[in-house]
Amino acid sequence: MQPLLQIEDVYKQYGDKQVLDNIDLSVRKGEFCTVVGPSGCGKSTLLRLILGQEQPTSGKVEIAGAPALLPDLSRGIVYQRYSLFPNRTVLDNVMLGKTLTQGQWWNPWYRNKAHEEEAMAMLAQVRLADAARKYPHELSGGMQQRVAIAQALIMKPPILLMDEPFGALDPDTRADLQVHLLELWEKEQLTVFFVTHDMHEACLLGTRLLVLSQYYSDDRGDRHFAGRGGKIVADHPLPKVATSREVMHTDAFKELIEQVKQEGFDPEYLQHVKDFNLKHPDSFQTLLDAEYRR
Ligand SMILES: Nc1ncnc2c1ncn2[C@@H]1O[C@H](COP(=O)(O)OP(=O)(O)OP(=O)(O)O)[C@@H](O)[C@H]1O
Repeated sequence: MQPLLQIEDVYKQYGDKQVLDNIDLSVRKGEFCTVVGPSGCGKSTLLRLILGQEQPTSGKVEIAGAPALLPDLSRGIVYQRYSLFPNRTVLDNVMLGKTLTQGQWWNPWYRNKAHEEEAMAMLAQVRLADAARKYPHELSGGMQQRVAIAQALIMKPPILLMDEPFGALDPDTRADLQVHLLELWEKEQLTVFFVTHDMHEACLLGTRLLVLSQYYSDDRGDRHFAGRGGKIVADHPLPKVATSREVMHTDAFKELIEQVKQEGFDPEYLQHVKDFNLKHPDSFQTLLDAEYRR
């Protein structure tokens, strides 16, 4: 089966600064990829490349075999906040993507019964049917994020990108939305690419945990990581047994978090590029000669 997302030999530089360094990734339909890594390792940059908002300096990013040249309906995105229009009702916000594809974005009176029904069904999915006529400022942060998820999902994107979507929420709301997202993922068979700073969240939600880091060694230069771009230093398949948070209390879960902290976040623990912890069956690496040698 062709991968839904294929990233090969991707480098990204801003001026002199190398941000991503030879990223290889193959993602199949239905995977829930979570991405963690130290600040500045390039998580959001990688997300923007997948979205097609930016292009790699070299290498390729493909969605179902086609280059990701621009954002389009094959990817939906949910940000940490600010994705809702304050002057539109919740219902209108959820319908917005449909309205835009009809070229009616300029028309506040535009109504399409079928879209409205779809949006109401989507709001019911995120348990917000009662809030359809409210405006974003009348909702809590958690409710606003559920509207943002509904807004993205109504377009049925083959890939849902999420950039720290629960980062601004209080712990209880966050826990509630984590379980809710897992339920939606299971029910709608979503393919998700989820960036987070929270390792517990990453290990809980993902079927696959990617650790992106600038802390590694290779044979370019002197084993110092300073100035290096982020690489996928670990790729863990994760078992998904239930849509609940019970798993977080197991020893295996706690051990995984300790392992990820070491392999991705500890500058003293420099894995060699050849020894990256790439356990996922779809993981692969295209190493340059200088990176390959030991
Ligand atoms: N448009 C840009 N122009 C120049 N440098 C950029 C640009 N976007 C990102 N960078 C730099 O690239 C590096 C990676 O940024 P990015 O936001 O992708 O990292 P991140 O892993 O998401 O960080 P954080 O965890 O802090 O959100 C940073 O050093 C950042 O300053």
